[in-house]
Amino acid sequence: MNASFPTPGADATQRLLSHEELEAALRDIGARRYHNLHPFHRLLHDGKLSKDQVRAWALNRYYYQAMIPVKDAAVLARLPDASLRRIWRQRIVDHDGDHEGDGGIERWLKLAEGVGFARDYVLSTKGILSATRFSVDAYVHFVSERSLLEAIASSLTEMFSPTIISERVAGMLKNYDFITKETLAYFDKRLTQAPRDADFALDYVKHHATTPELQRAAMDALTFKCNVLWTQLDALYFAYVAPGLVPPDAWQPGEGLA
Ligand SMILES: O=C(O)c1cc(C(=O)O)c2c(n1)C(=O)C(=O)c1cc(C(=O)O)[nH]c1-2
Repeated sequence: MNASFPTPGADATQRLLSHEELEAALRDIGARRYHNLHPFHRLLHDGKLSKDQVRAWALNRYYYQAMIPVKDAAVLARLPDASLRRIWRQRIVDHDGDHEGDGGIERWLKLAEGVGFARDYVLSTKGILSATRFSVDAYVHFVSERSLLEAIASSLTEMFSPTIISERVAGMLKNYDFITKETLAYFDKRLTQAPRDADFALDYVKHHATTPELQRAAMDALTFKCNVLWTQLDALYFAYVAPGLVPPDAWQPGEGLA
């Protein structure tokens, strides 16, 4: 057990939880730690950010998008049978697409271009915050190094993403005149992809976390992942909202635009 990911309510691991109790415990982690609660997201959705601050979000989050299929390829490589791989490989297709110009990464590039960036600048990732890179890379390392159960459990933040995505799309369309439905097209597909992926992962976790210790490991993995998401927003807030200290070499407003 890794002591660096403590989860409140540790007494819940004294006995084996039923599937329903385990699901409730996992949802409770999201209710307390998911990134919908972060002040940066509140500002983003409520129309309180400047165009440059929205640009900083789009630019940094590109790295998360670009690394998700790398993360999923690491999980895929560890899955022991074809029936599981057949299901998991769909995640890679969703992000990489089946051909040039298709898939979630491409749709995120459209979002970044929609707020003014030059495509090549976004692709280069040279303007992203180090904290973005470190957090996302930590997620890739986590799924490569921890147990398969922990790797799959760490994707369970997707149980909570449809709510924040709906809120974000509605809020951004209403509050920013530079945001259009086309710019946010990335999120349309996530509303069906995320529940499908989360249902599979939740079912896997319920059936493979067969001891109190394994259930605790799954909960800790979800907590870790919430922290991966939260840390990225902390870094954005510090650099581009308050106190507004942009680290050397990170994107400065005006750079990388088309
Ligand atoms: O917009 C969001 O708030 C949000 C959150 C998450 C998440 O909870 O990890 C994902 C996504 N979006 C997303 O678009 C996505 O492709 C995705 C993949 C994963 C994952 O862990 O495998 N999470 C998420």
